[in-house]
Amino acid sequence: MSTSITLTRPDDWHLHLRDGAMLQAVLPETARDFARAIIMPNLVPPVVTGAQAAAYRDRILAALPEGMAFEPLMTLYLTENTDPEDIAAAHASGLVKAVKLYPAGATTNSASGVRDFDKVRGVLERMAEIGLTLCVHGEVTDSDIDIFDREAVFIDRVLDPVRRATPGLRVVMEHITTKDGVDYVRTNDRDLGATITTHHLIINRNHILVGGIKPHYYCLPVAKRESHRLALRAAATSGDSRFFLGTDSAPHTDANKETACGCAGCFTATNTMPLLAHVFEEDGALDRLEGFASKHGPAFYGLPENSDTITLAKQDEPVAFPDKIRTGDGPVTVFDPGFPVFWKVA
Ligand SMILES: NC(=O)N[C@@H](CC(=O)O)C(=O)O
Ligand SMILES: [Zn+2]
Ligand SMILES: [Zn+2]
Repeated sequence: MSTSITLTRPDDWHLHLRDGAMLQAVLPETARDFARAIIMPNLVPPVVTGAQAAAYRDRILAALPEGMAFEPLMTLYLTENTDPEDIAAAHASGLVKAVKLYPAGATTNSASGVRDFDKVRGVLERMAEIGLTLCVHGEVTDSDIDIFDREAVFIDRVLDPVRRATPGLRVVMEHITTKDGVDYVRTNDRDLGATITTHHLIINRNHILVGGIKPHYYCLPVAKRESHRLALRAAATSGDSRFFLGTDSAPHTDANKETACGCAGCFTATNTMPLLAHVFEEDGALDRLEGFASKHGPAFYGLPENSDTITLAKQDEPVAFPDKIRTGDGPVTVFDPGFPVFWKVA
């Protein structure tokens, strides 16, 4: 028996492409299946100004193999010194589609992020005026807050107050990992959406910790207990247009993952669409995959849907995905869902 589904070509609304040799190696993994992606600005140093975003965009396009099409949707990294006028100009020129808020110290390369939210009030107000989206890494960083509670506490202490103080600000809660995140999005009908990653639909915290520590399942926000994973599954497969795909595919070399202090990030660019077909089929929602991966994101960002399609075909035998991709910086392990997958992109 063989089944296949054809979807509007998907986009990835949260992606790390890095730079240099890593960019060169990981870009084709995304461009093969996806037309566009929101490109995260957490390089070293971060992409803070419009000029830096334009230069990064050029490096991405230069790394794209001949014959592949891909449109990077650029973002700026919000700092306490960000100039509202630079952001407005980068948005007006069409270069920048979002601004990314990292609480200082929350995740990979977030040291230049925001400590004092009052210092970015002017920028956020300007963004609300011009309709520029704020993408948020939603975790508090206080050492007294348990890492598994950091998303829920962020919603109460930071996100909700910021949104109330800045009416009209469009916000995407990036890579939500909790039922609290799902519920917060559902209680707000305008100006708020959330991305959900592929891996958070598949793993819970047991996958990271039971039977030996699995560094390739460690990412931030860290996967939570099973009830939260089920809430994410329900949201992603519900057809609710406030939830859309942001893989957060975040390559780190094996040397940087498999070490005493391993980097956070799962690399899912290579097999995301087959994994999502598996997940949506399992939940009886294959007909809703197109909304999640190809339609809700463009609608939120006010961009057209892609005009071409991809086809996912179910095979009789499990599909063998590469377990690693080679990069100039060393191997990067591809996310292993831990179960056989029968779908592949035709
Ligand atoms: N998600 C991760 O675990 N890591 C991301 C940063 C981020 O998205 O928070 C990275 O850049 O490696
Ligand atoms: Zn993040
Ligand atoms: Zn990310």
